Amino acid sequence: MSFENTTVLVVDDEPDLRTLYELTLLREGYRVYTAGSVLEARAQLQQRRFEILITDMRLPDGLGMELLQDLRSQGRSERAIVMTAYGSADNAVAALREGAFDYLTKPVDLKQFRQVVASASQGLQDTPVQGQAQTTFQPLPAAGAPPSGAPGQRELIGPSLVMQQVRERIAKVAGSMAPILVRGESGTGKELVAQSLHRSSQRANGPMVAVNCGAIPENLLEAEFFGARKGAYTGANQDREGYFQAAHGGTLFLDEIGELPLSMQAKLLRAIQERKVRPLGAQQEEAVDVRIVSATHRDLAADVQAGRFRQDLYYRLNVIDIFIPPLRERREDLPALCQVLLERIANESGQPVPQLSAEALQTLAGHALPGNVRELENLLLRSVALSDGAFLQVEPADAASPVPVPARVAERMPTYEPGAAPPEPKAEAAAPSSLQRFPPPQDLPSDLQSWLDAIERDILVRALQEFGFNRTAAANRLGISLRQIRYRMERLQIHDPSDGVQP
Ligand SMILES: Nc1ncnc2c1ncn2[C@@H]1O[C@H](COP(=O)(O)OP(=O)(O)OP(=O)(O)O)[C@@H](O)[C@H]1O
Repeated sequence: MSFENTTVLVVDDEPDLRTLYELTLLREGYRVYTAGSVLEARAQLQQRRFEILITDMRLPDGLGMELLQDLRSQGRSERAIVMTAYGSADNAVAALREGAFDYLTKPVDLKQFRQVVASASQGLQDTPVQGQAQTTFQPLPAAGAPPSGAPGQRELIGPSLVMQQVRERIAKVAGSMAPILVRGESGTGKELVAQSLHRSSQRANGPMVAVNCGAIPENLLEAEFFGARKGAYTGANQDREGYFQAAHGGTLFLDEIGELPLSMQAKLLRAIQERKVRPLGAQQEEAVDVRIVSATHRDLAADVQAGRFRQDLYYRLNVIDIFIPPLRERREDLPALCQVLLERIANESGQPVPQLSAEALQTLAGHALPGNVRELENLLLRSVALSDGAFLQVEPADAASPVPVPARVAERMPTYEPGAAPPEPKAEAAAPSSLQRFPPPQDLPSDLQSWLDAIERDILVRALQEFGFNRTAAANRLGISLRQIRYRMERLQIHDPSDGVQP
């Protein structure tokens, strides 16, 4: 890699150290400028732009942090690396929060120094820069990456304000090394956020390793995370690398971080602080360069209070926080999400994209969907699989407990009340309630049988769900015989969930 065009300003008040950093960088090919104080650094910054600013935290006339604040307030694009005293975790975290690209602890290890500066100089032209929030989110595709829509390249969909803010935050923080904690209920898209962060960072061409911390047996955790030497334990027939080594140069996504046992939390903290890991059975530590993104559906702050999660690790992982609200609090995202998920399903099965009727969308909007986008995805998948062609029907698992639609969402939806009991038919009109749920289409249906089947299926499923799939009770409620309901269920492919097949 050539660093010829990368200009670096090194700020340190100790002449010997300044020279050491300068020589190290010159040998790598950078163009290096130096300053010994905040004042001198400001003068240099006024004269020209740099690609990278490396500053000591304590300077004779102030703090390196002030330079970071200058960069931020002036909207400058220099990537800042701060050198902090060993053990001052607070300073490192504060610097990252202030927008520093990365930090180094003193005494500075020169190998790590070169690595961190090289990492800061990667992709300088393409990536979002610190302190400059992008208003639109455009993930940068990795070289040789699969086309958009492929599993590795899924985008975070949702026009709601909160999702716009999530995308803006990703664009703003992706370019730094600051650890990020993604919070949200299960299925809200935390892994997707981690993927977007990785793709939008200058590490996009490096690996992204996703680990579910809750799925690894406790006795294997250390070897899985840090690797193991041949013979380190029974069955270790060869050297094997851990997640940290596999993610070197890229992003390590630690999902369900709250599930890590306390003993492993201590080891993880050390690896993050030292940027070194020691494989099981090895004498030497290995330097690793990974960006940590973690995720949890738990209230980690409460876990810290309860002594289940180490405060120092929480502090380290949670330098930047991204929260994804549950789907029920952003139902305006439903139409766009349904569209994208149906396109995905259609792509995978090679079928044309199925359409969701306004009524079906309303039904979805009226239910809590506690499993969030993953539940929506499964629901649509099932609907497509069971659809008999005319139009898609959806039956959320919580159909018996619809939730009210918030006013702001209801305003944008047709007036049909989702999940509500159909209005009582007026005596003179004697219209069957199903027709209020499925109002006759404006145009005559092109396939009457399918249209009627869909109505019948909807009524049967609702009746069955109301009585916990007790066929006799549902048949009684609908005024038909047990034999008739069995026949209709078979014809319309309605299955009792306790038989293992969802309706
Ligand atoms: N905003 C979104 N746009 C498009 N797809 C989404 C969105 N949010 C979630 N998904 C999809 O929903 C599914 C679940 O998302 P993901 O695995 O990222 O959730 P999660 O919060 O990490 O879940 P868990 O906590 O259970 O691991 C995935 O298929 C993902 O692609």
